[in-house]
Amino acid sequence: MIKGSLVQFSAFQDDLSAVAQSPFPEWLVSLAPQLENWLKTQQHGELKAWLKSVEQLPLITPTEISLGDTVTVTNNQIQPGQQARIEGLLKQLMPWRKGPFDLHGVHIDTEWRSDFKWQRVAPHIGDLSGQHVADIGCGSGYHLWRMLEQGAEHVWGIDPGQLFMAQFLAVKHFMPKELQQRAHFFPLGIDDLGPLQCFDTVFSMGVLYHRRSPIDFLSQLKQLLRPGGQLVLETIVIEGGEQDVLVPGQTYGKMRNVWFIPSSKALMHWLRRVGFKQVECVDEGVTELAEQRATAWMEGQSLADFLDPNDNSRTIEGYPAPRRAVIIAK
Ligand SMILES: Nc1ncnc2c1ncn2[C@@H]1O[C@H](C[S@+](CC[C@H]([NH3+])C(=O)[O-])CC(=O)[O-])[C@@H](O)[C@H]1O
Repeated sequence: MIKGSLVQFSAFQDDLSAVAQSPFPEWLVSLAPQLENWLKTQQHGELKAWLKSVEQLPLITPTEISLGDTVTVTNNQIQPGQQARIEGLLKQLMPWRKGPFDLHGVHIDTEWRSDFKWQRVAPHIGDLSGQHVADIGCGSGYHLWRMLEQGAEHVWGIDPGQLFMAQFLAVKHFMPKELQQRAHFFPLGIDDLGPLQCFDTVFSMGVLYHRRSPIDFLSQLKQLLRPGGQLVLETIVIEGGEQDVLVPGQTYGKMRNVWFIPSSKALMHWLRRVGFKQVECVDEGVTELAEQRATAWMEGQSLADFLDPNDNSRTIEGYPAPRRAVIIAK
């Protein structure tokens, strides 16, 4: 049990209160013991150090906020010394994969230009005003802030990645209270969520190919939605028809945990099979090198290293290079 971190995790208290006041307070029955168990047993060896960095971030009242392509918090009186301190602490949370963020002039140039994905998704999701929105596999929570920009009332990020949680908390730390109260992150996986049937919109982007049992995963996502709710699914696809799916060998683009890569037509077929209606593929295209690349904030390998150096239309293993589809379903 990590004592110091409990201060940080008083943050869960606010999130649990938000659940209590939401239209779905019954979620507390499973959620509260899960988080308690997580606090006792499941902490990553480096979590304490990550949370310490978050705790040491200076408290600065923002004078300007943008939840646009670069999620930005500014105070026009910021001192260079404070900036250097913020940068040093945020660098302790590397690698930063999902963003970009600009926190008091510290520009976090993340591996992924997650704003590119949002630009493909946002025109198709309708108005999120007043909605409770879940993001399953939310990473650092970059898209949670964009969902708030689209008017969501509360956003609920679910991701077992503990470094991602620390990054989310670092960004949240700088946000005004009014936004802090509406943005939540629970360090859980999809299997920890029962058939809550409560969210107006459920996003799951970049997760399906990591699931061993994709049809069960789609069913789980469906059971998170209230009747008539909307699913926004984004994943890697191959070209092909309703019965085409790639199950790669040990790795796909050097990723070890990739299981099923269907065509968008196959995926739409699966969605209809588990009971979704009005299934529509609203975007599909190859992932460009400009969207996923190494930066000063993620110095490891990235997309260029995962592709065949002589033929960028193939992964290093000879599979079709990643193309991604966005599918909306009711
Ligand atoms: N069982 C699980 N339950 C929930 N999340 C999980 C699980 N297993 C892994 N994840 C999480 O799913 C996210 C996938 S990344 C997409 C991020 C963002 N959505 C994006 O679209 O940029 C894409 C990638 O890594 O290939 C990671 O944050 C995992 O921790």
